[in-house]
Amino acid sequence: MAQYDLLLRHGTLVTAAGVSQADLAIADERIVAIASELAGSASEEIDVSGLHIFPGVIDAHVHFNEPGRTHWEGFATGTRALAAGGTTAFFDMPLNSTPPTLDAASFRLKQQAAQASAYVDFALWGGLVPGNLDRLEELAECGVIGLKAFMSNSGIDDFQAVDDMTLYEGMQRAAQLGLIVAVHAENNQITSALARRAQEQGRTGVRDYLASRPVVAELEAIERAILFAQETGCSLHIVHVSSGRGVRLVAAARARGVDVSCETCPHYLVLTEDDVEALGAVAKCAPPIRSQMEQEALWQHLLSGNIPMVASDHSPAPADMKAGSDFFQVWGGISGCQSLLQLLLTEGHARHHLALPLIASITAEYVARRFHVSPQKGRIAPGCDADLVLVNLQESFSLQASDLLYRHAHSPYVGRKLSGRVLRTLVRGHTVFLNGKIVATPSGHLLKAQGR
Ligand SMILES: NC(=O)N[C@H]1NC(=O)NC1=O
Ligand SMILES: [Zn+2]
Ligand SMILES: [Zn+2]
Repeated sequence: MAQYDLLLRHGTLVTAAGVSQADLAIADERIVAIASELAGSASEEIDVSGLHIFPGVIDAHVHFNEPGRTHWEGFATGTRALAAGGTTAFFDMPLNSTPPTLDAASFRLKQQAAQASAYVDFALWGGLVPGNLDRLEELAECGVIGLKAFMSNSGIDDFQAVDDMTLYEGMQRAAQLGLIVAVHAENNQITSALARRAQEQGRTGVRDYLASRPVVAELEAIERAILFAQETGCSLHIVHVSSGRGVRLVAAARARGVDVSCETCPHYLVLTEDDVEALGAVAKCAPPIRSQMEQEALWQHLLSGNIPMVASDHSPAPADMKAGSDFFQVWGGISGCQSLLQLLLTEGHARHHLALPLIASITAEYVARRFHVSPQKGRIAPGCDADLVLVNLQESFSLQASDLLYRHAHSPYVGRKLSGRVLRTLVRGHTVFLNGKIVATPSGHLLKAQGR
């Protein structure tokens, strides 16, 4: 008779392929059996009738800022929030930590920090900046998930934007090394000049900031990055696309054979310019939140599959950096990593008829595949890591600042009614979050990109 560690009985399993009722058994950190009535016994057996079991979310885009800016976030606080939101793995961006992840030595420092404190599994992005072309090979050897470049000012002095030559040559090298390049795509000349002009004229309000980063700046940068990727044969990922036309450029390039993908973020799907005006600094980001029309275009692209994944771009800062009357001076970055799945369930599933299997793909399965994480990640199937999130879709609640487990408990979603309560989050079979509390010790594993 089979002996399991954990048996989840009568759950509703959500995979990219569909929704089904089944028992699910876990042993040695893996899913080992899925069937309608599993025989056997387990150390722990739970009846999860009425609950949905999703693959644990893989958030491909967060800034946890450790080492060096742990007072902004840190792996312990950041990953507690992830677990509470149903996220079981994340990819940490190379900037906002000090040092930024630009070579093997800084990779090791960050790896050690994450291994000591992360409650969920992680991968690390390396940076592509002017001057580190000769470090890309060692970053590849370390196992970075990809290389991240900024095409506009990053807001962080020790992480410079790429010039065209660095991006072009970086992509050539990345192609040789089998690494994907991700870009923050905004035209630096347009955004910098418009920002400078507005500030010189003392126009420093919310609308002035939004107007300083027009959609055309995003479109131009996306096109340029796609052209370089096409010429170099490099795999390309456009992070946080904020406009429908930006997604269309990516979809068109993919259709003609360019290896390019994109993500959007919950804030572009849920907030509009009017919300930024009402909420203020807590909703400041770059590219900025757009119009209602743009938001609807993003939903249509998400529903049609043109946007294959969603990531949080959690970019936190202490409260005093999110205050002040000059909107250009306020930190640009939204804290939202805890709410990713619940926003997709609320605004996506309930309001836009986003199918649950598509949510499983957008948040987990596609992400693991696109970034060549282990085939054991991102899926609910025998042999896969037991990275799971149990959700009660019937339950809704109003998000309170006191619910937030990351370091600085601000969010543009406080007060918003969210449906789908995360009851339990398992990382490789270990329950990390249960009924509102973190119940484990940090034991996150490093994930590496596995050959392209
Ligand atoms: N440095 C940093 O985190 N920047 C991020 N914040 C934001 O709003 N957009 C970004 O790229
Ligand atoms: Zn960015
Ligand atoms: Zn970011």
